[in-house]
Amino acid sequence: MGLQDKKPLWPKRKTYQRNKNFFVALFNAFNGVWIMLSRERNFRIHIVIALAVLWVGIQFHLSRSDWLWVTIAVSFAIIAEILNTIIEAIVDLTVGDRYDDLAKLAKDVAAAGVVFAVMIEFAILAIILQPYLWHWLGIHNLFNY
Ligand SMILES: Nc1ncnc2c1ncn2[C@@H]1O[C@H](COP(=O)(O)OP(=O)(O)OP(=O)(O)O)[C@@H](O)[C@H]1O
Repeated sequence: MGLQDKKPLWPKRKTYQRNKNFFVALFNAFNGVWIMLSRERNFRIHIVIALAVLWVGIQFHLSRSDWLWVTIAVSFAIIAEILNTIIEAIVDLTVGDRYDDLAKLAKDVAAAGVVFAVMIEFAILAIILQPYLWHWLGIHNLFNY
């Protein structure tokens, strides 16, 4: 389903003007977050993963440097999903409903970027969380450090 197939964002809005000040720009940025949350199912999945990792991190009492890695891992996937949505929107804006090989290439490669980011996210999470997991389970092994 292309982005244009989803319900219109602002059916009545026909014009726009430059952001008058910083707070209007910030409001529009938060509106972008709301658009991602309300329209993009995959983005919601990333947020659920982020909240789950936050909960696990609190339970495991992660060190400061491990929090840093976990934050980078989770943000990486979220930013990839945001870029994917931007690319989908630009492609749909450019080609509309018409089939185009380059449109397919752009969307598929953008999706591949998300898959790659999620693989890195899970690899970092596994590397960082596994010693805490062994400790929590009371298992002592060679992979603790
Ligand atoms: N204009 C197009 N021309 C050719 N192929 C397209 C075009 N638009 C989409 N596709 C193909 O159809 C697939 C689905 O497109 P769609 O825009 O629905 O993305 P999606 O995977 O549903 O994204 P999301 O679920 O994040 O909205 C794309 O991955 C791409 O392979």
